[in-house]
Amino acid sequence: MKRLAILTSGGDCSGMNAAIRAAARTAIANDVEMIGYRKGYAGLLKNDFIRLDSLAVSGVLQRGGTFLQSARCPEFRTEEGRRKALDNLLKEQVEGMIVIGGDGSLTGALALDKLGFPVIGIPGSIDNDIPYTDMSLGVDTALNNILYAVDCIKDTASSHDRAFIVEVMGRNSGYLASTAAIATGAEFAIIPETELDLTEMCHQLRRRYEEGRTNALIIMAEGAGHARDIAAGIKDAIGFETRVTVLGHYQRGGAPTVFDRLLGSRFGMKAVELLLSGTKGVMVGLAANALTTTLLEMVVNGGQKKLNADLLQMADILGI
Ligand SMILES: Nc1ncnc2c1ncn2[C@@H]1O[C@H](COP(=O)(O)OP(=O)(O)OP(=O)(O)O)[C@@H](O)[C@H]1O
Ligand SMILES: O=P(O)(O)OC[C@H]1O[C@](O)(CO)[C@@H](O)[C@@H]1O
Ligand SMILES: [Mg+2]
Repeated sequence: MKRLAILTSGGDCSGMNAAIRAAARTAIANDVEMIGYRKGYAGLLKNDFIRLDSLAVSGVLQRGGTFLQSARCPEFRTEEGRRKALDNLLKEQVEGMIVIGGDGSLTGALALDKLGFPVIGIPGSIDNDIPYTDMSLGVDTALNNILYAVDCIKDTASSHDRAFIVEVMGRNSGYLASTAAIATGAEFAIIPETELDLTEMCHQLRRRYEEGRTNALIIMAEGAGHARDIAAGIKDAIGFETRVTVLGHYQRGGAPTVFDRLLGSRFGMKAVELLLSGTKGVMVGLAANALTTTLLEMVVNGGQKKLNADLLQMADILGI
């Protein structure tokens, strides 16, 4: 192989730069040129790319987001759009492509694979909703962001005898909310995977209030509804004065943690090694700290990633 390409697609996340850098440098070490398409599939459709020599990827490891930029590209969802993408790849004599992104981006990668073009997927999404990998890029950094914010909020909660409902991202997944609840010592996690018994939650919070506890924390996944609606529903029942904080896009950015730098570097290197060895149509993943490969077909059609039942039980027990 002489020329490979890489792009980042969907919501940006920390660790994408580490993966691009590792992929570029692994290619260079094998005398292969790497190009990077700007703004995901949108750049591929416009043939907008840069050459990723060693200098082009220096100084990016410690930066959040993606220096290649990212986008959501409706045109790539069409057959015509994907044909155009394939034409551009062939015209530029690209022989293999690495797609870093979430479940949607990997669905796009599978569609490209089905057109006969060699593709490797790298899971990158703070939502951690991609099956066949314990962790996706950006999850660990996002969790650390959430922890910092919630620890700050806890100070105000305890200074003012308040309950706080903190809404976190995750789309349809409660991973960020349930994991952050354990790590911040929150009383409750409200997640889409489990039905909320509002009366029971209010009862328990009231009991805490009457026992003399001075504050309470509830972490709520965006996929489970709106924190403001829950706050309105509990305000007269629990005793505590209640406030809402929606963390929003603050969660997605920032310097990647050690975990995300390492994971991005491992994923990026492995993706190039796979392409050079003739493997295609797979996603790299992490299981029990070892790198894995899974057919994109299985990833895309694998259904919703399940939350670890032990973690959910732990969140329940420790929150009492
Ligand atoms: N079914 C599909 N077929 C082809 N391309 C798709 C498909 N679904 C998504 N894509 C492409 O992937 C892009 C990103 O998808 P999406 O917006 O779902 O984000 P994602 O990759 O899941 O990342 P995140 O959820 O972390 O933001 C879409 O804008 C589109 O270009
Ligand atoms: O950045 P946008 O397009 O507003 O998308 C926000 C969504 O993207 C994510 O940050 C990543 O999928 C979700 O958690 C969130 O719902
Ligand atoms: Mg997604």
